[in-house]
Amino acid sequence: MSDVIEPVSEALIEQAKAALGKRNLVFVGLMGAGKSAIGRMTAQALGIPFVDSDHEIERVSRMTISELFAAYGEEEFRALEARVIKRLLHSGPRIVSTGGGAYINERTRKHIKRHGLSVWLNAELDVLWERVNKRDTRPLLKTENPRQTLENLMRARYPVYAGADLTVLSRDVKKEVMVEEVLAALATFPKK
Ligand SMILES: Nc1ncnc2c1ncn2[C@@H]1O[C@H](COP(=O)(O)OP(=O)(O)O)[C@@H](O)[C@H]1O
Ligand SMILES: O=C(O)C1=C[C@@H](OP(=O)(O)O)[C@@H](O)[C@H](O)C1
Ligand SMILES: [Mg+2]
Repeated sequence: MSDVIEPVSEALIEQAKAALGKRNLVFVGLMGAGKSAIGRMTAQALGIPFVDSDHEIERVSRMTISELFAAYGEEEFRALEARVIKRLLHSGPRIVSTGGGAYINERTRKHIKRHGLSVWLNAELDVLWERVNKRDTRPLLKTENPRQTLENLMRARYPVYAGADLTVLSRDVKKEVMVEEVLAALATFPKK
């Protein structure tokens, strides 16, 4: 039995790059969907810059996401997130992984539409839960019943994420497989 992952073909990389053009590819979806991890690997495969909006927010504020929520609350965090993402989208092509709530903000969604292609990493609750319950870095899940909170967020947010340009099902397969599926979805998207 072989567990070797074939490298992504040059042809697929070139097709995906051509489809993206000067636009940004913006990863959206719920916590644990793999936006940060798959976004970074997709950028490596394409050889274009990567940025994670949460990481950038932490860099400019010199605070962690949890500290920001605790000190200023979610509303202030959203305002900062919207400003940071607007700036990040200004020079493409780039891969931008957003935090799960970013695409839900109408202004941010409009910026993403204008400057990029969005890809929703859609995932089932069990998949997300398995991944997020291992870490306590997500302030929205510091509730009495975090699994229920995640489910509530799914109900509220999935209809919005569904408006993304591309959708890829995030599941328990090797991350390289996810990257390949993202590139394949991108490659079929009409050029600008
Ligand atoms: N396809 C995958 N298979 C297994 N683990 C994954 C996969 N995609 C992401 N992960 C892991 O799940 C966790 C959450 O991923 P992350 O990229 O931080 O998600 P997000 O940024 O969407 O919240 C990380 O530990 C990551 O390595
Ligand atoms: O869903 C959300 O509202 C959030 C998701 C987090 O990012 P990830 O989706 O990368 O975990 C982070 O931005 C913050 O904790 C809020
Ligand atoms: Mg993330």
